[in-house]
Amino acid sequence: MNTVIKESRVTQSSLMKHKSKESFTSTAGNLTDMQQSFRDAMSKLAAAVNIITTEGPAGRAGFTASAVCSVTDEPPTLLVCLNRSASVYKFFKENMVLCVNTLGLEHKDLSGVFGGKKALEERFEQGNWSTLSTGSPVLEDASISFDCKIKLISSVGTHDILICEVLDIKHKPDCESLIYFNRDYHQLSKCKN
Ligand SMILES: NC(=O)c1ccc[n+]([C@@H]2O[C@H](COP(=O)([O-])OP(=O)(O)OC[C@H]3O[C@@H](n4cnc5c(N)ncnc54)[C@H](O)[C@@H]3O)[C@@H](O)[C@H]2O)c1
Ligand SMILES: Cc1cc2c(cc1C)N(C[C@H](O)[C@H](O)[C@H](O)COP(=O)(O)O)c1[nH]c(=O)[nH]c(=O)c1N2
Repeated sequence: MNTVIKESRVTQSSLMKHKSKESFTSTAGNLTDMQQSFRDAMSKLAAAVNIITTEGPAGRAGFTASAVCSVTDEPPTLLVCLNRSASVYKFFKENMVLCVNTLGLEHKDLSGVFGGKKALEERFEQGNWSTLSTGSPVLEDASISFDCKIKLISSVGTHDILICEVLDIKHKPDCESLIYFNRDYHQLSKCKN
């Protein structure tokens, strides 16, 4: 099936139809009140923590993401939101494949490594990695790994929304998850000890 890439840019002007221009114009480097309020609110939206990886003509890269969710199961599709200013952006845009590695309790430090604490070229020195069908790095002991082809990219403000068809899935038979909530990591486990 041909890959359909439609770039749809939602510009600042269309975002501002409900608000005056000032509320979206950050002063040099500082957040507007609305942006800070948004971040404070979003910090209370608990989310799974994932390491998103890619490998291909542009090379190998990976970053930590919590803005990941299911879209549809016809066909199985998920989305990842990626800040275009991230050093990893060009790798995903060129490779057009990725793997979503959902982290378990033991991956808190790895999340920091891929969250920017380590330079791009040092990140894969930690963790054990394999591949499924796209060649994107699969974290061996991840709770779940979704191997995907990026089918559509939509740009909104500072981020691109990567709409990804899931081609392969690897499950780890456990029941624990690393959660990011209130600007910190938490553990979720329903395993009976
Ligand atoms: N979607 C994202 O891009 C995203 C999500 C989570 C964390 N982060 C990054 O991790 C850093 C630490 O986050 P934190 O939760 O400890 O505190 P924070 O106050 O920087 O962010 C609080 C929450 O706001 C949202 N957020 C923050 N920056 C964003 C952005 N540029 N675009 C969209 N949503 C954003 C996220 O949901 C985040 O959890 C953030 O500064 C950001 O760089 C980015
Ligand atoms: C818990 C958590 C959650 C997220 C992030 C961080 C952390 C710690 N980061 C930020 C992202 O991982 C980081 O900015 C990238 O690694 C880019 O940094 P470099 O530009 O490569 O240094 C992030 N970035 C992004 O574009 N989308 C996202 O959903 C998230 N989510």
